[in-house]
Amino acid sequence: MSRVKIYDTTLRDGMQAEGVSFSLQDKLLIAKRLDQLGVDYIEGGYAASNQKEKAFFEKISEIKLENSKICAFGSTRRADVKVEDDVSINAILSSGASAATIVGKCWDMHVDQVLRCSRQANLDLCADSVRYLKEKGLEVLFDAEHFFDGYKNNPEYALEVLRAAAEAGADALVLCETNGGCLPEEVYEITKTVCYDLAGTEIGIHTHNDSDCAVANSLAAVRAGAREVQGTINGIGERTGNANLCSIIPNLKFKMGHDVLSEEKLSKLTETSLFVFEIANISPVTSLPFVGESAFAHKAGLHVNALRKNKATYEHITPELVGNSRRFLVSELSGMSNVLAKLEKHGQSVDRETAKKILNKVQTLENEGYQFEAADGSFDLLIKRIKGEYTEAFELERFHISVSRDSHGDELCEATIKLSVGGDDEHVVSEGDGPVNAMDKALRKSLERFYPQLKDMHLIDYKVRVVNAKAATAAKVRVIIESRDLDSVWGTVGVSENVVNASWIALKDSIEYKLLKDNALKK
Ligand SMILES: CC(=O)SCCNC(=O)CCNC(=O)[C@H](O)C(C)(C)COP(=O)(O)OP(=O)(O)OC[C@H]1O[C@@H](n2cnc3c(N)ncnc32)[C@H](O)[C@@H]1OP(=O)(O)O
Ligand SMILES: CC(=O)C(=O)O
Repeated sequence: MSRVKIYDTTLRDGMQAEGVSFSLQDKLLIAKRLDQLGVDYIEGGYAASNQKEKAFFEKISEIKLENSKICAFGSTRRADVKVEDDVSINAILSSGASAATIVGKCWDMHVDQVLRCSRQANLDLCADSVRYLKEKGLEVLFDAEHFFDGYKNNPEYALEVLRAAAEAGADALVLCETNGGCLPEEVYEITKTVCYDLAGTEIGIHTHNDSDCAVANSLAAVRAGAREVQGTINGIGERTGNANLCSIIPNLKFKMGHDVLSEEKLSKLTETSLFVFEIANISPVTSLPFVGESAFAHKAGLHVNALRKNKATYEHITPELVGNSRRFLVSELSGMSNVLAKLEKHGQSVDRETAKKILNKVQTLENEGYQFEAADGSFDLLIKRIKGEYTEAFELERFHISVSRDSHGDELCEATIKLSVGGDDEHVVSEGDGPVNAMDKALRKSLERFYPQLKDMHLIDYKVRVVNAKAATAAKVRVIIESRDLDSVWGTVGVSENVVNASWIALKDSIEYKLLKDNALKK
């Protein structure tokens, strides 16, 4: 089982993704998470780029990392500048990082047209830059930019660049699939040739996802002998992104048998993925392999039936290995097994007759436009209601919403709610930023006297979908609300021809569910 080092570039290449900009604090938080995950290297940023990158290296040097080494990134020296005077090289040295990653040109077309220097001059500047940083005591990784395209165009020159870096003392040569256009067979063959030609020097791989092959290309390179893999959490990066470490790491470990992170560390993978999505302000991609919310979500009746007999029937690995969990979805595609499996997961059991009633109810409601996949809260309430185990938390007498706009464009949304809890009446009015917000505020205000724990709860997402668009004005809307409190997140759903009514149904369920789960319902 050979060791493969994991090199994370979320803080450098990940920052090159459209729409992503980490603050200094974000970068420090992510670096700490990556260290806890146990990656071997954390590329902190392009040292010469801006003050934030500079500050990152200062601050991170004050933090003791347990597992990872910080790398400062930069380019080889400029063609017309001496290495000791080069801004990029000096920024790496000033960063205080003990490892440097420098990107150098391997594609003759880039040397001719971008650097606009002679090919010999490029070989010299690559060698000078590596040698100088080595003399200063740094570990040096040479990122061979466009190596594969360069090799395809002029193999001898691309290899000459690698040899120049290796002879100057580079600790690793990282073959970069910069434009992301290669296929796994090409990456395999070319990496194999390099591993043979430069035997004795560590070879790494860095791929981009423009052909949707970044993960496959990284694995192909490892199969051909690469022993260091660069990538980012969730695959964020320039253009279509970088190779996704959340897929590469478990594939290396569980499918290819390499020594990467320990099993205990790998179980932090899903939480690390969610953390990076959160900090990057990107909605989590639920379909991501291994770490996505849907990665182990089972919907089809036949699948769930088989899974209850043996998990391997529809799962390639056990979800807990990567810190994820299995979910059973209940929908119009369900059989009875979905209902039974979901209940078992929630520690509940019902007889087959009740399961049949639940399934029939779910199918009827889904025909009307409901969807319970993202609405676990509403699903749990539905079960309790069918089993007759549920007392509603309050009785609504009436609500009224008004929205007005004056000649200056100023808007006012107001909600009035009249309800009773155990015979005790409450009548309140609240303003809000919109009708749903006003309704939410009024509902809480009227209930907090009876249920103080509602203060801990808030809405985190609100989605509206038209569910039968063909019915023109009679179309229904489905509202899904996501709510959270101090220790959990839950979804609820409402459907109506009227968006305010649909919101009310979802909102009411979100509050009922909070009280149900806290066992706080007034009898
Ligand atoms: C493949 C990759 O993703 S590598 C990482 C790329 N990341 C980034 O570019 C993000 C950070 N970059 C920056 O902040 C800025 O581009 C800086 C500070 C690095 C440079 O800014 P500027 O000095 O204004 O230069 P600018 O970005 O316009 O152009 C880059 C220069 O570097 C040169 N260059 C490009 N690659 C290399 C290389 N490997 N070695 C030496 N010089 C290089 C280019 O030829 C160009 O020089 P020119 O102005 O003589 O044409
Ligand atoms: C270095 C790098 O990010 C690349 O070549 O894609």
